[in-house]
Amino acid sequence: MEEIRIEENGKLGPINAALIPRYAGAGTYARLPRLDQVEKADIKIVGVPFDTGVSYRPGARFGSTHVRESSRLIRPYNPAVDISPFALSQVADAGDMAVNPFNINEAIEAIEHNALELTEDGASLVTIGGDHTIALPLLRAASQRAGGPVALLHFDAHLDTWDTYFGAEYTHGTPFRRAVEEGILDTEAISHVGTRGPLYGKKDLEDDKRFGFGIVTSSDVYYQGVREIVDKLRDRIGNRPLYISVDIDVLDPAHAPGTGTPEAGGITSRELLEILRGLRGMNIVGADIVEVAPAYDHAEITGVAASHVTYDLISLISDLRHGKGMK
Ligand SMILES: N=C(N)NCCCC(=O)O
Ligand SMILES: [Zn+2]
Ligand SMILES: [Zn+2]
Repeated sequence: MEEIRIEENGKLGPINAALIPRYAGAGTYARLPRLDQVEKADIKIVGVPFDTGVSYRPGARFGSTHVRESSRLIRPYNPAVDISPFALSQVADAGDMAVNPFNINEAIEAIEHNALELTEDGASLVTIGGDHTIALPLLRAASQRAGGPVALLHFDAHLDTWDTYFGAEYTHGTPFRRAVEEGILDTEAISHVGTRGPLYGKKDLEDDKRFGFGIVTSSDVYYQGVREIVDKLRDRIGNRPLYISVDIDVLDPAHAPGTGTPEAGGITSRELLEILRGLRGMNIVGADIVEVAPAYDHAEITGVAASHVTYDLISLISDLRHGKGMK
């Protein structure tokens, strides 16, 4: 099958859905070109099929493929922010990292190494799939590239600042505690958004606060609304290099059933997308979308949500790199 692509502004875009049905052919994210099909990519999408760090339902290793499959309907113009992200910047799918499913330490090292390699040419990295363990090596790479600690916006039902599980330090419930310990986060500007649900004890919150985290709970989003929250986050973070980590379980299980540790009372996909759009112009240096576990998904509900979150993140980064970067 000959690929017929949309080309705009000298950028190779998605396969043209008016000429080749969008359900045909092998899936890349948004039917964008593979990395080897472009000369240079400004933004690279990469999958991390890894879920050895999970504490409950497994399956996020299949998340990368599922997000790609659920992204076939994405169109090239994003009216919510008036941006054609694939025409402003060259965006390409870098495929999946090959990571060891039997050795977490080795996997973490490989992810860091791969992320550094993919960003060596100055490209921005957006990661799809995997469990939340992978945020640690991705943050290590991001802070190395930024030349120091980075700010963090962490969208999640969970704090993920717990200490250990079964004595294990590197799990999907612990990446941000490790990141604080390693000094790769700018603790003046780190915040969870969307947290809720039962904890092990009050100490979880005390520890989290001691590490420097601000918290915008799921209830805060409900009572305060998107605008007020966006303003607060922008104030707190300013122009610092900012990494955004989105655990899809930040969404209510009604909006994202396909995930490993679901919690009732979450935000809607509209709220999440609106908060992200409010971050326009901020100095985003990398992002991940994790914890998509397709075995528990129905009708691609979770996959579609994750693929649209990815699209809005790409829109922000593309705008930042080549657009007006305006709020
Ligand atoms: N979904 C993420 N990242 N973390 C959940 C950890 C839940 C727990 O077992 O306590
Ligand atoms: Zn979570
Ligand atoms: Zn998480």
